[in-house]
Amino acid sequence: MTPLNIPEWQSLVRHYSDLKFVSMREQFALDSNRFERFSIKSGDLLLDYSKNRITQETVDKLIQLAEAVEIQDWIERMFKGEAINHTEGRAVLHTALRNRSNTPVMVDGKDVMPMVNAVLDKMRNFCEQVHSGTWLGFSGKKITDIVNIGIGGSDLGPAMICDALEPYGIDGMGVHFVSNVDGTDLSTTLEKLNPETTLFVVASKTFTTQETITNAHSARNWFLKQGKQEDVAKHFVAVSTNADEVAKFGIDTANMFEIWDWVGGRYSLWSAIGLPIALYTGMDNFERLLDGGHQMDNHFRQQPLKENIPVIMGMLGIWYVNFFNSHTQAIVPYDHSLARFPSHMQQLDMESNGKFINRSGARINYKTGPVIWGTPGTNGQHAYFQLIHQGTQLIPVDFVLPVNSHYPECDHQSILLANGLAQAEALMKGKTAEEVRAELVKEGYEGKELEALLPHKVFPGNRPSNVLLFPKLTPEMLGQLVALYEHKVFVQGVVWNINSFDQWGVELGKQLAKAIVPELKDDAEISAHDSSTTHLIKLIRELRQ
Ligand SMILES: O=P(O)(O)OC[C@H]1O[C@H](O)[C@H](O)[C@@H](O)[C@@H]1O
Repeated sequence: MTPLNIPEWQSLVRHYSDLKFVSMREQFALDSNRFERFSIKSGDLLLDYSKNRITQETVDKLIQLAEAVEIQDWIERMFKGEAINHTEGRAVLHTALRNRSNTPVMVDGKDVMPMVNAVLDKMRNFCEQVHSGTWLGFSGKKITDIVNIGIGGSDLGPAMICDALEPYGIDGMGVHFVSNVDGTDLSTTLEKLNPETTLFVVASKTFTTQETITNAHSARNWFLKQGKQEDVAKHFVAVSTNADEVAKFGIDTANMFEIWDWVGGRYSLWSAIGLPIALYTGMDNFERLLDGGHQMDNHFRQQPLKENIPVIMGMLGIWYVNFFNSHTQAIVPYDHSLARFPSHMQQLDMESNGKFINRSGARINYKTGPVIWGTPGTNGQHAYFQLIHQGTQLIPVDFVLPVNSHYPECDHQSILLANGLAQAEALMKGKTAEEVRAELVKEGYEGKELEALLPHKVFPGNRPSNVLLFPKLTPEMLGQLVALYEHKVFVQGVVWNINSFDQWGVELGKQLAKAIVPELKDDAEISAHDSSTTHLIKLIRELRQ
């Protein structure tokens, strides 16, 4: 099935031709209710999507397309534990991890909720022991630092959440994330730490990931310079599906927190992969995060499509990627503590929807997932916003705006918020040649000088953005936000008819790296590579000290 043949898609193609030159500025002037018409609230979270290249007809047609691809059916199939990740034969149940209503969720005839709850209890118990000092390091000292060793989904999500929830951090507890196999990452982290008071969480769904296992071995060697072999159990715990590999590494499986194959790596922060979050901020805050995720799940499952935030955001993304031919999507949080939010979203979106094969295995002849990127505002404004305002590409932007800061004592928040709002306004409105001319005349320009400068100061405007506004970045709100983007990505995957839950595209590089590692040693035989790779291997051998 290609979506291009769906009548609702074709109707959007025609609608796009009618609409592509319509200006948002005019639309705002014509319709004083545009904000009310194109905004949705879910609890404390507001999506303002009025600054998009849409009319009511566009939204109606996008929703008709969502209906035509049976989005509501797909939503139910996911929540009910059907094996919709068909290339791996797995259910997709990150929603069960935050199913705070505790209703049964069946996988292969078995309710997974008792397992989910048992691991949550184990996490709570462990956190309480660490926080109260019942769990001590080998020399009898309290644990002061958690080092999470993991990569991809076993790193980005928990690292982003710990940064974002820094105001909720428990006094005297530090958290660190080591992901890169570049020894710099581990070494620069460990040089600040004391093995007597450091607890390592080795987080790997498969427990076979080269980078994580390499870092975990080196961390253990570092630990054993002071601790003894029998002390390892007090300083290393694991999060994994793979008890055999955990035991092989030397971690007592009693200190393993289980996850399951129906939790995708990039969707796993809600599982025991979130253990560093719970250790850093306390289990109550971790559960508040789950509550927020669950609220968004209920919204996604229950709200009509037109009032459904993930559906609307997902369909707007389709509108820009497939009709306006935009290649990227910026996510710009106006909250410094969300600095890693775009990176997590990058993995979530690009690993999910970066696919060129549809669910039936056929090659796709339309565009799928865009490049996701961004950094916190206001920094981005002084770097790449030039291109968003005046470049030749259409780049939709999501502005993520918490109204109140956790650091109100420094009165910066009004400036921060004003900048976020101003960027969205400027992108929408632009500045016409007439407006620029009037400004230049006022500034005393005239004649040739004025004419030469004028075109450079024009802003075309009509550039789309969403605003996500909420009172404060609490654990619940963060849970809502992350779940919102997860569901947005899912909606788009359904429309594109792809499996958003596998990631075969990461395998080839891993395979080839395994072959190259031994070849970097002097005198080792170099297998058949292309001449570029062979020469680079030889050169590395020569240059290596
Ligand atoms: O948790 P792990 O099994 O170590 O996997 C870590 C990461 O590596 C893989 O390459 C996948 O692309 C990611 O989705 C995953 O999160």
